[in-house]
Amino acid sequence: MTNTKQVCIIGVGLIGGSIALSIKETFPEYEIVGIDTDLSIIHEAISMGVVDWGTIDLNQGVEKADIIFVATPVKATEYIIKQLCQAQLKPDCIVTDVGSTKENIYESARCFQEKSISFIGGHPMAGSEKSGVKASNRRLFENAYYILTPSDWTPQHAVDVLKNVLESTKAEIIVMSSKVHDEVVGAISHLPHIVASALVNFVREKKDNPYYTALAAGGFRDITRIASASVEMWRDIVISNRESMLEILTEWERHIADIKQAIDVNDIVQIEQFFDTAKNFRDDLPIRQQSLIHQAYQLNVDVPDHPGVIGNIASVLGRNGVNIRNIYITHNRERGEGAMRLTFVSRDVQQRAYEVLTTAGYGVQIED
Ligand SMILES: NC(=O)C1=CN([C@@H]2O[C@H](COP(=O)(O)OP(=O)(O)OC[C@H]3O[C@@H](n4cnc5c(N)ncnc54)[C@H](O)[C@@H]3O)[C@@H](O)[C@H]2O)C=CC1
Ligand SMILES: O=C(O)C(=O)Cc1ccc(O)cc1
Repeated sequence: MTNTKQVCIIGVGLIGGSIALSIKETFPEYEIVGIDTDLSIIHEAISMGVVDWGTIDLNQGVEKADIIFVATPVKATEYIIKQLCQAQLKPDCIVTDVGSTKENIYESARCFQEKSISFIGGHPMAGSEKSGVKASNRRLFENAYYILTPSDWTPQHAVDVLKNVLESTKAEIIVMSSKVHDEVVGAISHLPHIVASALVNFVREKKDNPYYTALAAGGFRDITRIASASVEMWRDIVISNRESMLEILTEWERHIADIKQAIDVNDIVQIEQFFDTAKNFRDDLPIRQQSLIHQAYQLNVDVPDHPGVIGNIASVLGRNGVNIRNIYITHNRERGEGAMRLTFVSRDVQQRAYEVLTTAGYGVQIED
């Protein structure tokens, strides 16, 4: 990796910013250029050290780039790729993207073929419900899969150059076709987003009865976290992955219809089989070590229902030099005790917090 010197990020948000930070850490000599439609985002990215400089002028930003990452919502990515086909790029420039769908982007990138510009589709399989450059993190992709879908006119050495740069993300790089990508990711990522949002909308319709909102604050909140993600991003994803999503949703309807039918006719065997099949498969899913930013060292603390308890827990930890990374109320009971989930940066801090809180008389459980 000797001749890649300038990396251009179009769309300096959560994913573009995180890739820029990973690359900068491993290759500090590289110049990182940011392009966005919003100048204040460029200024923010420069002040955070995410990019060296930036512009809102696409042509100016890409003219000296060795690698271009398009990191915008997928409909904008299609449009930008078409603009890049008309732009003046270096002859050996590699263009890649980070979009959650791949077939649509591959189609719009065909125009690179006649210009002999290498195009390699990409999709880091990690992220969050947050967006924007402020949320970017150099460790976001650690231990995650990073899927590449190279176009058939792209030479292998260009794929190797990109892989080399992406090693800075510490993700595991895998190659597949864009068609397979859209089918698989449609099922394991896009469908869950639709289901999470449908669940939230379902409960929202019942919000006139305050019990729904109150009781939805616990486990329901956890399983619907992803429904808080960017609306623009998910609108574009389901529009772009239309074919796969229609097939997947038809299959999904069959699963719902089957369990509905079993409940209707009181088919205990089928109901049991439904849960048993899911449990066995879920329990056997491989566990991938998460990146440090996703790793949570947690304690559940029983919170007696009297005033000042939450403040007291925070201050007893603070007095003992224990930093809390996150506080989350896990049960919102009407009466009696609630529970609080505390997150810490490391196993050591978690252990220290456990000692401090049990000594102070709180009921504490370690979450593994
Ligand atoms: N958020 C996530 O967890 C993941 C997202 N992705 C994909 O990454 C892409 C980016 O997502 P995020 O970083 O989350 O979004 P984001 O909203 O954090 O960042 C997108 C950035 O693109 C800029 N932008 C929008 N249109 C533009 C245009 N025409 N020209 C230049 N800049 C433009 C926005 O101003 C913003 O700064 C999407 O295609 C998404 O499907 C992939 C993996 C995970
Ligand atoms: O927040 C989460 O858990 C996500 O699912 C993030 C995510 C969003 C979109 C992707 O294409 C890949 C990962």
